[in-house]
Amino acid sequence: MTYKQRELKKKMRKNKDVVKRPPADPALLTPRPPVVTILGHVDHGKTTLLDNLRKSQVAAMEAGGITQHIGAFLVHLPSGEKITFLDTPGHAAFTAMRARGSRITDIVILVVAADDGVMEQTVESIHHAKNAKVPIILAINKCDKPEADPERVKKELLAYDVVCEDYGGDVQAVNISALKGDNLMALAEATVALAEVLELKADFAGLVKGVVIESRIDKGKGPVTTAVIQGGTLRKGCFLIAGKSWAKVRLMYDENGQTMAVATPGLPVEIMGWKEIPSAGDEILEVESEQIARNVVDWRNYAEQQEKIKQDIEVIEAKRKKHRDEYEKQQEMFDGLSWRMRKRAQYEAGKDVWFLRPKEREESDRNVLPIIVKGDVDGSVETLLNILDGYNAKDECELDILHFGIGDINQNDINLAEPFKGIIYGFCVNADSSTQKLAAKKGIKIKLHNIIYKLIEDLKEELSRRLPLAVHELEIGEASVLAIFYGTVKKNKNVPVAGCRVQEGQLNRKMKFKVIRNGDVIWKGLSTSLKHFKDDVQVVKAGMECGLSLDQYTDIKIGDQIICYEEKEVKESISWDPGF
Ligand SMILES: Nc1nc2c(ncn2[C@@H]2O[C@H](COP(=O)(O)OP(=O)(O)OP(=O)(O)O)[C@@H](O)[C@H]2O)c(=O)[nH]1
Repeated sequence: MTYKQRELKKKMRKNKDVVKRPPADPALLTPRPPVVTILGHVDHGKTTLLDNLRKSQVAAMEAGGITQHIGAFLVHLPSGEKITFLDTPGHAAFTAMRARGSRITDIVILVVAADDGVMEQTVESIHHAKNAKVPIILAINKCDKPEADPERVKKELLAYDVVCEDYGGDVQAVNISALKGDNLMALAEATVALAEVLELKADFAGLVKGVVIESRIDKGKGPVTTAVIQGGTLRKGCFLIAGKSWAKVRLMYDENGQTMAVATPGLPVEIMGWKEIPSAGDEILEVESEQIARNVVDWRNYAEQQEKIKQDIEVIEAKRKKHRDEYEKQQEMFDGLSWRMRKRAQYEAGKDVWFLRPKEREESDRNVLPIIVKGDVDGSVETLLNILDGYNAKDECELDILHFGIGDINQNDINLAEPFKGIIYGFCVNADSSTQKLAAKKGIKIKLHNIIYKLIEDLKEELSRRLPLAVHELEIGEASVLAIFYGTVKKNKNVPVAGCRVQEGQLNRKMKFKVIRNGDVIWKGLSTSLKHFKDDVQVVKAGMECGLSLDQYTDIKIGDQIICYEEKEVKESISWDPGF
């Protein structure tokens, strides 16, 4: 390990994430209900099937309760068995969960309409199930229709390696009518039978483990999630972690809005008590105390930020490399040319960023931006300094790095910056309140950033701010000289007065003027008088004639063009392009 790596390691925070428990002793496992997802082609009856299964429960309970959609619900069979159905819209939820590595579904019920047969999304559903290694039960739906042909469905499925029992395979097929509710109990029994074969078991003791199925903000309850418990027994008061949120479980509900005292593996449960809403697919883990929960969330936020910084640095490094490669390629092209030719070629290539804009400046108005750079780790300071190494606009404003280092910004940094009126840049570091106060008192700017390119943007802005304002000429009128005559202007006798016609815009006495002859500007300055006939006027508009005399300029000739213009000061931007 290099010195740098050792230093970096020292500065990394200790990992405080939850450590997952090892799998429990198989002897301690207890059977649990299966978790089922219904998949199938559009309009083949998934929603109708789920609705009917759910309704069967309300009737069975005779509770008259309103079943709400919470993302999952439980079906109780007369035999006492239970099945958990996920009812978040099929494929999307299934793939989202899988993408996040949560394997929650034990069994897929594949719905195929008997009057339509195997369709595109039927095949897609088969692939999803097979990829996830989840066994299938076939529900041949719409069997109430006269044109229903369940045998055709089974035959078509052979082509996709879904072999029903009648054909010598192990896929159970049940003919149903989701609409009429026919044979739904047989479907449920087939599910329970498969669950028995799969020997679905879990450890009911120990810390809770589960998966977020859905989450939402409820007006009354705040952030709530529907979860399926996979291990342990959830009780009020448990501390849970999911994603970057934690909860002290306040209340638990089932899909009928009834409070639950405990939730055991395989059961869906709505959990109240989250500080923020976790995302669907997030793994839920129980921890022993609120302090541990807070530490874990804190750590996960920190780890995520570190990962973002790492990615940022990678992106920036890649962009800088590309930039440099392009520059080197361009330089190769210019090899063998004299500097004049090279400069010209560079101008033509429009790449004015790699050489300095010639700007003549007095030594006295040397532009300098003194800075101090502080970063959280060696790597980030090094990256920043590498970028600053490429600073190539020092003719416009010099960049003076007074000091750089690792760690929070402190009073020493302020004291160091003060005599230079420097700016202190911090990357992923802080400045405590006394440092901030001292900086404010001494008029030193502290700039804290967590994203490198934002810090560089900020620096570019500060550099640009130090550039003198550029003067832009805004043309407001144009006139041509038709005659020259002589008169008295402001007590001076025999002053040449240009008799002009205004062709465009207007001439304004208070603005500036320039004289153009044969395409060249031969004079610039102010006017001493502007007359329309005998009257002194402020403005003469297009189409009108006027007499104009210019301050200290006597060489005006017929045919000259007069331009009246306004000078505007505009802010300039530094020409440095760090390459990202
Ligand atoms: N005759 C008959 N019609 C059914 C049956 N099951 C569903 N339908 C009808 O088929 C249509 C589509 O049913 P849905 O349950 O919405 O189908 P789905 O698969 O959920 O459709 P998507 O949500 O669009 O993917 C509806 O008009 C249902 O009434 C059935 O068993 N028999």
